[in-house]
Amino acid sequence: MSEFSLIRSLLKNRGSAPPEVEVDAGDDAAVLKPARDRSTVFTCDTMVETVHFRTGTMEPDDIGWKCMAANISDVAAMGGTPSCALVSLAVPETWRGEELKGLYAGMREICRRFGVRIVGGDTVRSPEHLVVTVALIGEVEPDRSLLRSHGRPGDVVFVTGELGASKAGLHLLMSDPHPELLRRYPGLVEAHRRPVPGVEAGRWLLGTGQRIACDDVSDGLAQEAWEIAEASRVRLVLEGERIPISSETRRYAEEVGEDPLEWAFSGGEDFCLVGTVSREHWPGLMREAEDSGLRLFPIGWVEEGSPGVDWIVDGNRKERTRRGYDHFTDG
Ligand SMILES: Nc1ncnc2c1ncn2[C@@H]1O[C@H](COP(=O)(O)OP(=O)(O)OP(=O)(O)O)[C@@H](O)[C@H]1O
Ligand SMILES: Cc1ncc(C[n+]2csc(CCOP(=O)(O)O)c2C)c(N)n1
Ligand SMILES: [Mg+2]
Ligand SMILES: [Mg+2]
Ligand SMILES: [Mg+2]
Repeated sequence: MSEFSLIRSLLKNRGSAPPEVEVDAGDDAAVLKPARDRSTVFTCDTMVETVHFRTGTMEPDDIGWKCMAANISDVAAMGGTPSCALVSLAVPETWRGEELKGLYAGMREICRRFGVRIVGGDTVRSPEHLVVTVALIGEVEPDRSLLRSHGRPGDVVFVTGELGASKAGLHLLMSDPHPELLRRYPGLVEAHRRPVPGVEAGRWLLGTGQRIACDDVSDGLAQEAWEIAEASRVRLVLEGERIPISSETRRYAEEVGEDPLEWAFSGGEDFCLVGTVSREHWPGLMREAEDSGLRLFPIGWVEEGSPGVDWIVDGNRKERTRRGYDHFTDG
């Protein structure tokens, strides 16, 4: 298939463009009409074969879903709503035709779910591995984004979902698993392949009008907590026993002799949100969240002190290293 027929086939089935798209894919660049009274959120993230996925860990449609999900998650962490995306593909000879259509099917699926329109991209040859980059635009109420720098001493630290399942799923998928094992842990495989970004949670948090610090968990809870600590110039104290970990993650970790808490702290790719909010507003916030069908788990508090993260495990408080996923020291 030629480059141009490939692009045409990838751009099919997107439905009609929403009104903010003045010029859609097909010209030299897309042209967007910004909504009145909205600021633009703008982000990009890349996934690279062998670094973010292998043939054994992800199907083509999962790769499309997850690369878009990682971007939507960053918009969610700002409290925004995603709108339009550009998709860049660097394609090796081993990845043509049907597989790329599969990748786009996964992208279309998550785009439909979150109201995202693909308005263009780029397609080039890659010497060896598949590289997928998404650039995503979203919108947010001006001056109301949920910033990493919003943490203050006395705040409660919370997360919006369970942690460690994606890492458990990766561990399972990398072990050349028997199909029976895969059937016993469907939630772990799903968490790794099809993470659901917390747009609803981010929008809800912004809508409370409170001062809320926020980050999404891509590199692991410890790393993201460090990001908030440094941006806010505070110390975060996290309580190991309060970190929400699913029973499936715990069961699998026990079966393979690993520590689920370590997965929760440093595994990454959970794509839920971690945030802080004042202790005074916490009880009301948690109650209202529950009424809205959103789960907020308190996992610690914020103190004055040198920027960093402590964790309490088995009653002992220690400094927690960043040890999340680092592209230049992991792998
Ligand atoms: N090559 C780069 N050039 C310019 N800015 C960058 C570059 N890489 C990262 N940044 C910026 O640095 C900040 C932190 O980036 P980082 O990618 O760590 O955050 P993230 O996207 O939330 O995390 P992750 O990529 O692990 O999902 C962001 O504001 C990002 O835009
Ligand atoms: C085959 C394979 N090996 C390792 C991993 C784990 N992994 C890769 S990148 C990353 C952090 C988030 O990426 P980024 O910082 O680029 O957003 C993590 C946890 C994986 N998913 N697949
Ligand atoms: Mg990034
Ligand atoms: Mg982020
Ligand atoms: Mg990262």
